[in-house]
Amino acid sequence: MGKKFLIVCGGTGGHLSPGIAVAEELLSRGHQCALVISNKQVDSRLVQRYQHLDFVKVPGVAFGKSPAEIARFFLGFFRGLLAGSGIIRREKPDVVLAFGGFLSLGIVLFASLGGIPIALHEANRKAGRAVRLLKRFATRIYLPTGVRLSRVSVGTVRYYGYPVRKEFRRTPRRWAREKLGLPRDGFLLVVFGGSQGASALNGWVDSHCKEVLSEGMDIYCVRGLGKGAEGVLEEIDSRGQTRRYESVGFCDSMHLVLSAADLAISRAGAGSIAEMARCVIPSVLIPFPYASDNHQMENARYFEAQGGCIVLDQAYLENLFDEVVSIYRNPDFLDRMRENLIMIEDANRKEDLVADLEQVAADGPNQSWWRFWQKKPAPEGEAL
Ligand SMILES: CC(=O)N[C@H]1[C@@H](OP(=O)(O)OP(=O)(O)OC[C@H]2O[C@@H](n3ccc(=O)[nH]c3=O)[C@H](O)[C@@H]2O)O[C@H](CO)[C@@H](O)[C@@H]1O
Repeated sequence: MGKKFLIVCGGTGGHLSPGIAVAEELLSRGHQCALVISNKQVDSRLVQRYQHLDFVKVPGVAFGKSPAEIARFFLGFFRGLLAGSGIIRREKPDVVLAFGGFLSLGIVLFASLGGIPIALHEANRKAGRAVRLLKRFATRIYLPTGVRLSRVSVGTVRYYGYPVRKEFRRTPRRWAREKLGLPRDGFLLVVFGGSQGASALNGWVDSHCKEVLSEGMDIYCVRGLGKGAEGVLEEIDSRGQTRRYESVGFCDSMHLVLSAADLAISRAGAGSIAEMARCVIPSVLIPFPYASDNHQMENARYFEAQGGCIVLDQAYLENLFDEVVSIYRNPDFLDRMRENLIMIEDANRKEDLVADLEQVAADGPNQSWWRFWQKKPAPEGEAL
């Protein structure tokens, strides 16, 4: 019989995308899902493509350091707790799966009080605040390969990687380019900065696009919502060929953009990394230097050690052009990176994660909490 899953995945594309990936897989296996997202513009924009899924918006504010931010966070937390209690009562899920972030806190606390099994997913190679806080309530914790979390029993942890949405797959480059209206031939450099865009990368493209075009590469840049002008620029390269630079805001078809690319320049969000591995796209990663606990640098260094990318610290952005040109001129190096990416991709096993979630649902409520919540006495000889 189908089960009901509540997936808490809003706040950023890096949480929402794997939530959508898991929801679609669960639906295809006959289960029901509701996805909790935030009021942020990026959430509303990303879900437009997935009207067949059931999204529920709840308020919430990310944690900050200034007194005003902390006050706003707690206000948002209590509003989120209230909204979360309503959602849990209405949806009556068999399992809550949370992808971390500020939205998870209230809902997970409330659900675990009701004995509902909790599964947490951490995408990054340094666990975020929400997962560290909530780990003690979890029946299951999904971590990236080799990442450890202190004071968590080994039996709770599974390593299934990052669930990638089903439209991301190895697609013929020319087909993807045709769909995007891009030239079918030639070397395409794709630049993007995760779900919110990256001003530093946009700035680099703005100041270097003519040099890159002149080298013989085309450019496709996904700037992020409200992060600069969209449009097309054409230039003649050093061999007399027309080269094209296209710039867009938010993109609903990142699977096509990645499939169309020869090389990507990106931040080091866990989702972007998993999607580049799935589409077999070599990259130069410039980790966001202010990410909490510098987790993007950890993500990027691990990926680089596996041979999937080159890492460049943002402090050395002036070297990026030379780096890109030297990769462009070295097709053997690109081929080696592609071979590595095919092997790396094996770590992302969405189907195994979903099968495990089904098991968590089949095991039923957390007995001690459940009885406590329902005020039922424990069977004789069993302490609560
Ligand atoms: C600044 C910051 O802290 N960012 C974090 C955030 O990243 P962020 O939200 O940027 O997430 P990722 O890079 O992990 O993934 C971005 C997701 O948004 C999608 N997308 C992006 C742009 C676009 O125009 N259209 C679109 O659909 C991508 O296909 C991808 O699925 O969550 C990730 C997962 O916890 C973390 O690893 C990142 O460090």
